[in-house]
Parts: sequence; C-alpha cells; structure tokens
Amino acid sequence: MTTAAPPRRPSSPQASLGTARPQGMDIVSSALPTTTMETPDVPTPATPPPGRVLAIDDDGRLLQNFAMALARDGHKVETADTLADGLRLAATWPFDVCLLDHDIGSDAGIDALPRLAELAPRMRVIMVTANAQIEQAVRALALGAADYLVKPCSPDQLRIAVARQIEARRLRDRVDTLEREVSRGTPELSSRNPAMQAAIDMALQVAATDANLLILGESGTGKGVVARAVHRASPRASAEFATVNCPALTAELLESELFGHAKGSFTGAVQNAVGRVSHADGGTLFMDEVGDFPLALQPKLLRFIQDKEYERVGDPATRKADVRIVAATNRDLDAMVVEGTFRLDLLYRLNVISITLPPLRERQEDLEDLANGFIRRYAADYGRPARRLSAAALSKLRTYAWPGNVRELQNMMERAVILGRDEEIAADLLTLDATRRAEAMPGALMSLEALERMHIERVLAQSDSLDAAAKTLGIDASTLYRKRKLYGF
Ligand SMILES: Nc1ncnc2c1ncn2[C@@H]1O[C@H](COP(=O)(O)OP(=O)(O)OP(=O)(O)O)[C@@H](O)[C@H]1O
Repeated sequence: MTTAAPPRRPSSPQASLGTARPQGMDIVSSALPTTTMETPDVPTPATPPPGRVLAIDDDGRLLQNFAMALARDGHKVETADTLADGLRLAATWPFDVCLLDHDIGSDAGIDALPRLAELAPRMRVIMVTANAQIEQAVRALALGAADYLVKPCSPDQLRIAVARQIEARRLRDRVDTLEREVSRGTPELSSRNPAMQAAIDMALQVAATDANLLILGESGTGKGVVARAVHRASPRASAEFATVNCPALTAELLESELFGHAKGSFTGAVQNAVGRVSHADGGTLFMDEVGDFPLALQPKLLRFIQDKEYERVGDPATRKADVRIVAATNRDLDAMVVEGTFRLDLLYRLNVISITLPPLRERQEDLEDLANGFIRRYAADYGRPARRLSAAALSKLRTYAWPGNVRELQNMMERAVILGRDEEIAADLLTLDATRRAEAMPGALMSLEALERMHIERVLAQSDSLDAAAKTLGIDASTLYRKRKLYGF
C-alpha cells in the first residue's frame, strides 16, 4: 500500500496533487503500512515502462494534474469525470492501471471494483481517496484493488505507485504467457535440416531488433510458430503478440479488426472497439497470409508501418502504436507486385528481412522428431499409451509428400495416438493419401530408405508371388521378407 506523505503546504499542482488532507488524516495515514500490500515483491522500476492509465475522478483539475504528472513517464492517460464514463472507457481500451476515486459525485468508486474486474480483468486498480480509513483500504483490497493512494499526494508518489502497478501487470502477463506456452507445449524450434535451421537462426537473430520480418513458406510449414518464437525472443516479449488473419475478413472488417472502430461507424458497430494494432502496442503484430491483404487497404497499412499512425474506422483522431510487424504468406508477393495486386512499397516495408521455411517433404530429417513430439503431446492430452513411432511407421511416413506439411503430420499423429493401443504407433494406423505419395510429386526429394520402400511396394504390387518380386528386385526372398516386416506391409 502506498500512502501519501503528510503535505507540506502544496504550493503548486506539481508539489502536491489533490485536495487538502482532511483533519485527522495524518493519524490515519501514519497508521497505514507504507508498502504495497498486494505485490510486496514488485520492484519499482528505475525507468518505468510506459503504460495506459485510466483516471476516474469527479475533480477535473485533479485529473489534469494526474495526466500531467504521468505524461512525464510517457504514460497514455485517459480521464473520466463520471463513473459511467470511466466504465465505458475501461470496456473499450486496454488499460494497465486505473486510478479510481473513492467518491465520484454520488457514486462510490469502491462499489465499481467488481464491475471493473469484469470489464478489464488484467487492469490494476489504485484506489485514490481523500478520506483514508484503514477499514476502507482493507475492503478495497479485498474487492480487488491493487493499491491505495491518499490525496493529496506528490507527483512522484503517484508516478511510483503507477510504475509499480505497470511493472506488476507486465510480470503477470509474462507469467500468463509462459504458463500458456508450457501448457500448450510450445514447439521447440530447432531442425536437423540445414535450410530450416538456417531460417530459424536468421529469425532469432532478427528477433533482437525491431526490423519487420516476412516469413515465406507453404501452408502448415510453421510460419506462425516461427513468428511466435521471434516475439518470445524479442525485447517485446512481455507485451502482446496479436494475430490478424487477413483472408478471413472482408476489407471493411479487416480495417476495423486492425485499427478498431467507433461506435455507429458501420452497421453492427454497437460500441467502440480497439484494433489489433492497439493490442499489440509495444509488442508484435503477426499478419498471417498478408498476400490476401486487400489492395484498397494497403495504403493505410503502409502509412501505419512508416509513421506508426492510424485512425480507427469512423473516428478521425490520429492514434499511435509501436508495433513490430511479422508477416507471413504462402503466395508469391513478387508476382503479385507484377500483377498489380500487391504494392511494391508495402512489400519493401514488410520484407526488411525475409526467410523461407522449406516444406516438410524437403526436411525429412525432422519427420521422426516432429512425429514423436506430437505423439508424446497427444498421449499426455488423451491419456493414451503411445510413446513413439514404430520403425515401419516411420518408413511409411517417409514415402509421403506432406502437402499439408507439419499441420498434416500433427493431425495424423493425433488420430494415431487416439486409436493406438500400444507404446509404438504401428504403420497400419497411418492412412496416407496414395495420390500424395512422394513419388507422385515431381522433383520431390526423399531419403534412400523411402525410395527403397516405395520401389519394393511397387514391385510387390506388380508381381504374382513373393519369389517373383524378390527375383525382380535382385534380392533373396528372406531379405524381402525382412524388408516387408520393417516397412510394415
Ligand atoms: N517445429 C514445429 N514443432 C511443433 N509443431 C509445429 C512446428 N511447426 C509447425 N507446427 C505445428 O503445425 C501447425 C501449423 O503450423 P503454423 O500454423 O505455424 O503453420 P503456417 O505455416 O503458419 O500455416 P498457414 O500458412 O496455414 O497459416 C501448428 O499446429 C503448429 O503448432
């Protein structure tokens, strides 16, 4: 809990913020502990990270003073002089901290704590009061307030209290992100394939910078996984990773999804909405399938990338957001530029650095690790006995061209784990689309083993007997028998 020091006659708003301390205040305030109760181990950062602050108070002058003091640390402050306005703002903007007055006109700020927690569960509320009572402080903390500030307080006290809560919020977000990643089993990003490993290395090297990154590759090769890894490895990791799925939306909805909209700006816009760029402020915006980004909207995206400025749909106010863009596509953007469906200047901005992820059929070295990783994950999820692929199952996977890449392998392993009854996944649990055999793919690269398997299968299919097949293959029947067992047919 942070309490204001007894005032030494405030001479200006900078010396002390808020109304004069009521009589008897010193006794109450000295009875209050002077450390933050809820987050005693949150340090006050030397340079407070800038955040978004909502101040709700019916005293307009005090709100101005709060905004001025907090602007010095780069915070973005929105103010509301009624509780209703404050609740509306809390519902539309992602605030880090709320300074909530105890008495806002005829409304009691403390009674709004549950509603604020509902509207903005991650926002940290500092109760501000001119009338500190220990019981009130305890009640506010019990209702979810993170701290308690007594007015008048000095600008420094306010700034420290806010900085501590922003730091606490960042730490909470970071813990949540890590927990989500652990529970989802975030993929280990490494590869036995030199081209894939080179792409990963370059992506992680770029992560430390703010350079925009373009990830190219077929669908399902892991572009989203790499984009997340770049965010996690970047100095922006504690802020949000927001995704915009470009093909999923019409141009109008995409603009609103990206930049937000004002209430009433189009049919269905029943309230203000913040866009992904605002959510990703300080973090990373992942633009999936950017090749499908509508031409008409491209100038707005270009301006945002260049100037970091944007407007919400139906609201002329210019806003800023500090966002690092990672874009991905499986389309040929150069060809689209020639066709006139993608702007060259936008392409230049997006692919400051670009990497290409090879398709799974060209990184057969990773099949076994990836498949066994999925088997372990799904076996744990579903409580099944499967632990690994059998040798025959692995050989079978190697004959396949994987048009759906890692996503297809993942789905196939999920099914096999659910159906499997043993620790090893048998080859017959894997149903491959015969037309998608690697041999059917012109120019497909594959291992010698996969080639051998396919060749033996083909010869067997065209022979009347095992002996005849062995003869055609130039091996004896017992060798053919062993190979059939190995390959699972
Ligand atoms: N290296 C990896 N380890 C584990 N899982 C992976 C890996 N790469 C991709 N995956 C999984 O494969 C699936 C597809 O990955 P992702 O969505 O990143 O591919 P994409 O290239 O972005 O696909 P699309 O272009 O269709 O959006 C996801 O479920 C992802 O978790």
